Amino acid sequence: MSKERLIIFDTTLRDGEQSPGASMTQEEKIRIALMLEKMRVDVIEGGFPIASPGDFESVKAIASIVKDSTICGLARALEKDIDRAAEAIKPANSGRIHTFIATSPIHMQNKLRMTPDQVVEQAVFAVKRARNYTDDVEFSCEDAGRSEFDFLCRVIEAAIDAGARTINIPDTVGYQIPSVFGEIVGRLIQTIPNADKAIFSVHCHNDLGLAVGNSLSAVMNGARQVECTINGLGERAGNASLEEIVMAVCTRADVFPVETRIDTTHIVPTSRLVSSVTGFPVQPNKAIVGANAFAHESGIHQDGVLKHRETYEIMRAQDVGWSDNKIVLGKHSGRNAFKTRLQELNIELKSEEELNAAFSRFKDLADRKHDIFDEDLMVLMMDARAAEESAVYELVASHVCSETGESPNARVTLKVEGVEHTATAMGGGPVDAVFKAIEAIVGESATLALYSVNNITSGTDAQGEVTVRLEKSGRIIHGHGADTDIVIASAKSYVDAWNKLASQSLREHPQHHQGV
Ligand SMILES: CC(=O)SCCNC(=O)CCNC(=O)[C@H](O)C(C)(C)COP(=O)(O)OP(=O)(O)OC[C@H]1O[C@@H](n2cnc3c(N)ncnc32)[C@H](O)[C@@H]1OP(=O)(O)O
Ligand SMILES: CC(C)C(=O)C(=O)O
Ligand SMILES: [Mg+2]
Repeated sequence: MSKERLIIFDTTLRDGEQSPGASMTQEEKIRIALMLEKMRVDVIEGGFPIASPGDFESVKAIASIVKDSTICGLARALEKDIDRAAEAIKPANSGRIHTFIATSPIHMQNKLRMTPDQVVEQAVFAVKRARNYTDDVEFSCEDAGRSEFDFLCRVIEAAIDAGARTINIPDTVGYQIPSVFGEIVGRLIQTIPNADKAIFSVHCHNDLGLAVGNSLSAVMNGARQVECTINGLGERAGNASLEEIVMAVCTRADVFPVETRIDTTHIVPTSRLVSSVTGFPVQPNKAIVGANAFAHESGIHQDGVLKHRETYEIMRAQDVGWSDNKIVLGKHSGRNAFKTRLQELNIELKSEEELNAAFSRFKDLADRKHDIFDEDLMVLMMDARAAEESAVYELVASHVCSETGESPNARVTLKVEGVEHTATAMGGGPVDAVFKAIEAIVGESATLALYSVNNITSGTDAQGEVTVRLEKSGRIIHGHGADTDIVIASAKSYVDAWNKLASQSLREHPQHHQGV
């Protein structure tokens, strides 16, 4: 059975732009409008042409360039606003004038300072004026969410008689709750005698976080247009978010009697564009477009997703424009995710014991570092294998005291062939002091030909990777160590280098090797 169409009316460029700090230039509005067109949005509200010459020019430019979507301009119920909006949308293939007036007692009395009769008269005048320019006229009862039901019926019936083909019921201040709002919209459609001559639309704000819920409840009760914005941008707490409405209708096709014509694969790129143009970051846990919307860090979820994606995902990341879902390694991750990532990095684990040992080192690192990147894993595995191959010396503890005006003092404990040895030393810097303490335990020194530190990933909690080059008796060896503390990374690299020297000399002169 074919479904009715739900018209997606995007107002990112009008209500979204009303968000403090979200003003856009004409060029930016055009870029966003082109993305919305590509996404197959039905109606793009490009701006409020009377607001400024810039907004007028933006709507006009969008109307000239965008051909597949209807271009709409907003206008108060005033002649000058409507004439200006008509002028701006003139170049459009399909143009709409959206005129509005408030219908709630609080707005009529305190803001408009008009009687209900005057409001009805003004609404009728505005719709008729707009109809002189286009057949596609939308009328909104601003603050319908707090308007009296009987008065709404009266003004809407009059607006439809005057020629409005879309009737919008805005919950301007986000006051409504889904069950009540849906019931109001349904009852308006049932009660108003000429309701069948117009498409009913909703425009919900998010002051109580209910904009999407209210919109969807209205759809279940007969609304066939939803006004929404990318990333939920808009006045105060924003508008209903386009991506959430569209994906709810699409994902729960078993529940909603409607379908949209949106190409959902453009959702994430459009969200990114709006975020970069406005400078409003998208919160990581935002549905559909947040960085974590398709990311899994917990072991149990990762295990489930790796076995069967749908255990923890109700949509496919690719269907909304992500390249894929993400398995993020962190302190909540489990063995399955860890092992899978190592396999993807072509790091083979020889045994279950090796997996367990590597996993426990990974957990230690994850306790100290939020995000574990592939580079972290590679160094972790390299370090572990190098240590396994040639572990004469094992770093047990390193303590450095570094005070302004004082020479740094280090105390290092190494396990040498199973026995712990501790030494202290002063140095020119904390790393120098640690190296001297290690040499005191090893009982030898070597020429330090190179010392370099690189951060493996970015951020102040990144791991530092230290490489040292030691020259001793004509031999050159390198040691590596990584840690979130670079003094400890240095100690590890120095111990690694001494382990390599020890294993070389053991291979060359087994008879001379006497430990420490
Ligand atoms: C719920 C919404 O999102 S509504 C859209 C809100 N968006 C904006 O306001 C952004 C663009 N706005 C603007 O640039 C300016 O407010 C303008 C150009 C529209 C008007 O500017 P000004 O003429 O300086 O008026 P100002 O903004 O101070 O006050 C609004 C006037 O419009 C009247 N008004 C408000 N809504 C309507 C309406 N729908 N129909 C007719 N008059 C209205 C107010 O009663 C007030 O009239 P008054 O000056 O006679 O008291
Ligand atoms: C202009 C109208 C539709 C509006 O933005 C609102 O009421 O929130
Ligand atoms: Mg609004």
